Amino acid sequence: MYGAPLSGQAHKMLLLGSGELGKEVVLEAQRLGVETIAVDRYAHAPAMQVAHRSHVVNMLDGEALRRIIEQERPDLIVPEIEAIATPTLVELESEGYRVVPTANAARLTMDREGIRRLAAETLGLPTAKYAFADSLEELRAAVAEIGTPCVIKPVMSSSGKGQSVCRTPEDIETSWNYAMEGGRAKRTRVIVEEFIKFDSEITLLTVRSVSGTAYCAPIGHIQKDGDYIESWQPHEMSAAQIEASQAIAKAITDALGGYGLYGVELFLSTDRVYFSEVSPRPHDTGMVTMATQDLSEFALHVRAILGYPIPTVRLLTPGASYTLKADRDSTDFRIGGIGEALAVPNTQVRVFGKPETKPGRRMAVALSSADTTSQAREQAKQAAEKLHIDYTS
Ligand SMILES: Nc1ncnc2c1ncn2[C@@H]1O[C@H](COP(=O)(O)OP(=O)(O)OP(=O)(O)O)[C@@H](O)[C@H]1O
Ligand SMILES: NCC(=O)N[C@@H]1O[C@H](COP(=O)([O-])[O-])[C@@H](O)[C@H]1O
Ligand SMILES: [Mg+2]
Repeated sequence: MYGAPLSGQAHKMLLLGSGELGKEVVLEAQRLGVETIAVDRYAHAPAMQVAHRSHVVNMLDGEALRRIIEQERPDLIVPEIEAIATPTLVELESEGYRVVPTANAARLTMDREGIRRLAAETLGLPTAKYAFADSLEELRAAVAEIGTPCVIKPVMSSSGKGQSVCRTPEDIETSWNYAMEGGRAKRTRVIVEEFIKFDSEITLLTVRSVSGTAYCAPIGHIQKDGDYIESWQPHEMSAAQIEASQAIAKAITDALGGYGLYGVELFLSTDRVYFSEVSPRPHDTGMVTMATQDLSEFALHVRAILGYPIPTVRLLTPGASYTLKADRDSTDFRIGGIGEALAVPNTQVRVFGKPETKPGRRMAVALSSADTTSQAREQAKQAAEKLHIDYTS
């Protein structure tokens, strides 16, 4: 039970991170009458444009983060990105604030080391072989141990930033320098992972709520330079692959706990399922659920964290998503081709409203449904290819 937004009895949700995923979370929360506050490192972020109010703050600065939270006194703190001062979230939780799904889940997943050690060493889940390094010298030793090709990533980064494939020992220095530029926080640690030659990769959206744990139909996706460009649902899998995937998802989400939607990333080969990583929040590849499910991943997250039941999750139709990315820096641009994209049957477009383009920055997505995933993929791609960014400067 709660009062109207902006009244003394409102239920207040504060988002830490206000990108395209947070924007949809805010919209879903508002459908249930929740007051929403969006926070990010820059002004006019997508979720800020739809929230009741917003704050611009460096979320890696624990003191600054605490000030905003103590000022707002939200009922729910909802991390939307990894790069947050998570030790402060752990403290706030111990003082009685509710962090979604738990402060510990946010702390462990902000850092690839935390989540990888939990998955592989504590839970014994199958993962690529891995090692960590804090300097170029240590990286050389780690690559020698793991072998080439391998994947090198900053321990704190997302959407493929700072990530590269190291094919021969000659690549090590380039990979190191790239990781140093791409990490979100000023930390030098990197993870070296065995390169898995998977047949396909999926996100298994897994929602923990008062109704128990439920799984969405698997989402297949294609990544380029460590970032997603295309996803579809359902991804065709054998019964054994589904069973193994759900078992991994159950183990990792039970260990992280709380209520909310998780995106469990898995690599599939004919005879193995590998755990890759997990987001304790809606996943970018899961935007497809806005076209395929009765409750999107955003609606599921909001229901779960508000403590409401989720009796069923229904896939209504096969569908696909395809992203529009910028290719240079600009604050003076227009997005066109929306009409042409919407002329593709059974297609929707989400324009995120980000105020600035950057090379590789995701600016919009096309969503399509169809009788088959392959048809939906064709439509979404066709629609996304109609979209274009025209730069004035
Ligand atoms: N060990 C690996 N072997 C083969 N491919 C990999 C490996 N690790 C990562 N990749 C590829 O790179 C993609 C991005 O990697 P990962 O999910 O670790 O990065 P990320 O920066 O956390 O991305 P996001 O935040 O978008 O989930 C994976 O989805 C996969 O396609
Ligand atoms: N893979 C994680 C992911 O997709 N996160 C989404 O991207 C935003 C950051 O975008 P930006 O880097 O363009 O500001 C985040 O706020 C979140 O919505
Ligand atoms: Mg990932």
